[in-house]
Amino acid sequence: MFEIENLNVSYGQSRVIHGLSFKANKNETLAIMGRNGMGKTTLFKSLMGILPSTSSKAVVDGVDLNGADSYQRVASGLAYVPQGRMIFPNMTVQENIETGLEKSKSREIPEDIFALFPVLHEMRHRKGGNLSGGQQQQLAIARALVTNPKVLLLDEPTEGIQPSIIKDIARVLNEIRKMREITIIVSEQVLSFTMDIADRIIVIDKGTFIHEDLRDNVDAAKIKGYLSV
Ligand SMILES: Nc1ncnc2c1ncn2[C@@H]1O[C@H](COP(=O)(O)OP(=O)(O)OP(=O)(O)O)[C@@H](O)[C@H]1O
Repeated sequence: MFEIENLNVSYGQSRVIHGLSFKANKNETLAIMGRNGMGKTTLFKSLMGILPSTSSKAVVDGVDLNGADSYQRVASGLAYVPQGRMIFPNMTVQENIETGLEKSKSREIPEDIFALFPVLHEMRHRKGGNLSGGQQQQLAIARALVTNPKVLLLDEPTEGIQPSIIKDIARVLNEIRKMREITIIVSEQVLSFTMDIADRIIVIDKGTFIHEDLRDNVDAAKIKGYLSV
């Protein structure tokens, strides 16, 4: 269980995240949807301790994250796939994945990683920069998963990825949840993608949550309205 209460984030004097609260359960996928500039990246970076924030509660599986640095948050079970993937283009696929192990106890890439991403096994000796956008996204997810997270945060994983490959990313995320029973929180603008993976959809607007639906009774027209400029 991941629980955040009254989270605030500012850039200098300018507050961008306004008192957000949410809970996400084990084995639940939550999508946070919003237009460009609404605060999704700021939210995720603050959850990972990359940006300073204040909150009255930040707990993962009973462990209090308040004031914790990024590495402590990773050790407590958070993992992050940043927007734009941020893989290391001059390192091989295998080396990229191993960078995820730096702060973990194990030095070995868990076996289920290559079962989830056979293409990464095939390409393990290639440079990350030579992979397609979809393959780089898989690599960024694999790198995040090697720490055995309880909560996986993905910032706009479909950005810049072609529609046929978006389906593959959705399949992989559903498989990860089935295999590992973790919490997945994804920020997105593509509703067809979140409908394939999410149990619940929350809409963020100017750093505030303005709408929430369970997937099974999503008001698609309303959400699309919020997402259009
Ligand atoms: N380093 C920064 N300094 C000041 N303001 C920032 C900074 N980074 C982002 N902002 C502002 O914070 C707000 C939220 O931006 P953020 O990048 O979190 O939105 P987003 O929903 O992730 O959008 P996108 O999809 O474009 O990444 C925007 O108004 C943005 O201009």
